[in-house]
Amino acid sequence: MRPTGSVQFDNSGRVVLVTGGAGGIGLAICQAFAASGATVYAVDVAEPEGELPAKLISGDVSKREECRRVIAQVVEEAGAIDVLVNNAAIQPPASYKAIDELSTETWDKMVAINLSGYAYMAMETAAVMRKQQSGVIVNMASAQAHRTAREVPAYGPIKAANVMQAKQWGVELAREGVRVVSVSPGAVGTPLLRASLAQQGGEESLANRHPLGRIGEPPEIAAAVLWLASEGASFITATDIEVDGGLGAFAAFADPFSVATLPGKNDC
Ligand SMILES: NC(=O)C1=CN([C@@H]2O[C@H](COP(=O)(O)OP(=O)(O)OC[C@H]3O[C@@H](n4cnc5c(N)ncnc54)[C@H](O)[C@@H]3O)[C@@H](O)[C@H]2O)C=CC1
Ligand SMILES: O=C(O)c1cccc(O)c1O
Repeated sequence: MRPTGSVQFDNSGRVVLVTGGAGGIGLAICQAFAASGATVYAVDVAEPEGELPAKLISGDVSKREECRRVIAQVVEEAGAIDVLVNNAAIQPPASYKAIDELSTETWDKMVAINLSGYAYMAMETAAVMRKQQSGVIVNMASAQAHRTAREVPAYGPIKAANVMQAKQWGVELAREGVRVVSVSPGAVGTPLLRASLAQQGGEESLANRHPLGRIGEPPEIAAAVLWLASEGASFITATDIEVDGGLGAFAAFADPFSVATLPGKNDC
């Protein structure tokens, strides 16, 4: 059976907005919130990859005016925004380069979507949440925010900035009833990951680098987001939660280019 990270939450009456909600981890987050009773909106540049139990608003988070339009539409229709999940990000094959080979275009595009996109959505949403005196913002970061990987000169540093955004905004909004956290997944089976499997040494090698011996499933990341957005996490703000199958605890001592150093896999 595929792991689901399944837990019961009650999100009835809550309004949730997920960027990049049409596919991958974002789609799983939409599905989990909807299954627990929330009214869910997804913002995406693409059409849904699977059944989307959310209202899709077409929009590009790298454009401030589009973020403003999206937030205005959700508030107009649903009357509130209880949870924002900043999740839309790209990791194009052209970003797997040595730092001196990375193009200006790739760098600028990743900053625009992966960094400015999170900021614009938070800028627009924080105003709504401040008025409500309640809300939760979750930034989808990455295990690569915390430690290096091979040839990710833009993705990793920008992911680290997503973690710091959550810390900074979480402290600033703490007395406004608004919590802000980041989540740092290990490798998760999504279109984004599949597009970079060749650059990452293939799925088996990637799975073996996680102490649990496999990559994660999108619902397992969604489960962490639902918990962080719940009252069960009411004392958690301005921090990061790693949901990574043990990758972060293990990688520092491993040879990142070999599976031979894994526990139980070493002949010595
Ligand atoms: N898949 C993985 O192994 C990991 C993913 N993450 C992070 O999780 C998040 C989701 O990643 P995946 O689901 O794997 O990616 P994905 O590529 O499967 O899905 C991303 C979604 O964002 C949308 N999107 C892209 N640019 C957009 C824009 N400008 N405006 C609005 N929507 C846009 C895409 O159309 C797509 O539906 C990202 O922040 C990624 O960095 C973090 C750690 C591991
Ligand atoms: O894409 C990622 O963020 C990622 C995170 C941890 C491990 C990986 O292999 C990844 O591709």
